[in-house]
Amino acid sequence: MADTLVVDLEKRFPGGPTVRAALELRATPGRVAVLFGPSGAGKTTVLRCLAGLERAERGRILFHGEPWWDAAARVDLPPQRRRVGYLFQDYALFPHLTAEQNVQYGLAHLPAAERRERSRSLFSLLRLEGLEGRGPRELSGGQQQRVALARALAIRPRLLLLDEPLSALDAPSREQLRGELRRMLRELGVPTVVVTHDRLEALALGDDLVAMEGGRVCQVGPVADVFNHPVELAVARMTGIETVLPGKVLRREEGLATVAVGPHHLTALEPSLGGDTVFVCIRAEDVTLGPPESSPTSARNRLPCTVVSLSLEGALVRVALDAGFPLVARVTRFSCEELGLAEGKPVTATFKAPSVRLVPHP
Ligand SMILES: Nc1ncnc2c1ncn2[C@@H]1O[C@H](COP(=O)(O)OP(=O)(O)OP(=O)(O)O)[C@@H](O)[C@H]1O
Repeated sequence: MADTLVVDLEKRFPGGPTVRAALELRATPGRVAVLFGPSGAGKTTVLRCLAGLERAERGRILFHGEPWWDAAARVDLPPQRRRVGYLFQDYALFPHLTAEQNVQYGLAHLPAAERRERSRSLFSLLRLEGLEGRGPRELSGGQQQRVALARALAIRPRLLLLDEPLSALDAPSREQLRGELRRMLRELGVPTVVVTHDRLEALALGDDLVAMEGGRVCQVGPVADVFNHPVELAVARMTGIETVLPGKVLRREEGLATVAVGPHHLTALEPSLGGDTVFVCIRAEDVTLGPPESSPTSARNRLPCTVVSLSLEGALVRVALDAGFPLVARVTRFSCEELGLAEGKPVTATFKAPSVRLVPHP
């Protein structure tokens, strides 16, 4: 309770969708939770409710045991009493104010000397020295992002809320700043909730992940757990699992399940699922390719395939395969050349039982 952020809310948009979110997150210094999901999932609505910028109809929000909002008890702390730092998607810097004035904007209640001291230490922490007198238009995208972050931090927030913090940047800056933002968030020691629809950003920034779709929370857990063990089809898709196929569980024994997929029987770790109709999810990086085998083999999850297409992805190559069902592998350029992969060539695809994830077929 002491270190948690408890959210249980239902927000109805008149003539629109209803956003429902019930979750409990650890909100310890430097810990980052990511609200992740496609457009329209309800991520920003939850973030705005946390900030007190939006009100839901039913539910409550507790931060470190303190009620920030409780519809039944008629508790509704205004944003300034919640003391949250909010970073808007487009940074929303005041164009007529300098970087320093932007950072000091929420500090009017403090003596001038203290205002100056706070902004000075934030300019140094976020490596913005020398840019104090510049207007937002005289700053690069990355510098604007850091000024906006400094402004959100100037009030010494108890909770930091970042809405798509890197989306206003071009792709190369986004890539560079992803790691930098993660480092800054760790150093700042403020619990943070980040909204993103970007998979790499979720992986790079988050400790915990809240997977959302269509106004509901699908799964909550440590980032790696949610990416590796999606509990439903929507999460498998949004976490980018390349191969998702319908299958039928034929047998369960000794912790393993045998699943019929197309013409093959695959072996998966037995999940605690009730039904036999499942989706089989296989990540491309878990599929290993080797030369075709001359004689048929009975080894587990070793399938004769034909290469359908190859596409370059930086240092890696995405290989679309026909295994009697569509299967995707991702290999290094080196192994692609070594195996002489080309369209129409036969190969053997191998993957281990723990790489075959089963999620219930609704
Ligand atoms: N003021 C509003 N009036 C009516 N519907 C709204 C309003 N604000 C949001 N919605 C709807 O609520 C749903 C959730 O919106 P929200 O902005 O929270 O999604 P999101 O996951 O943040 O999406 P995005 O990544 O596109 O910003 C969407 O279907 C949206 O159209």
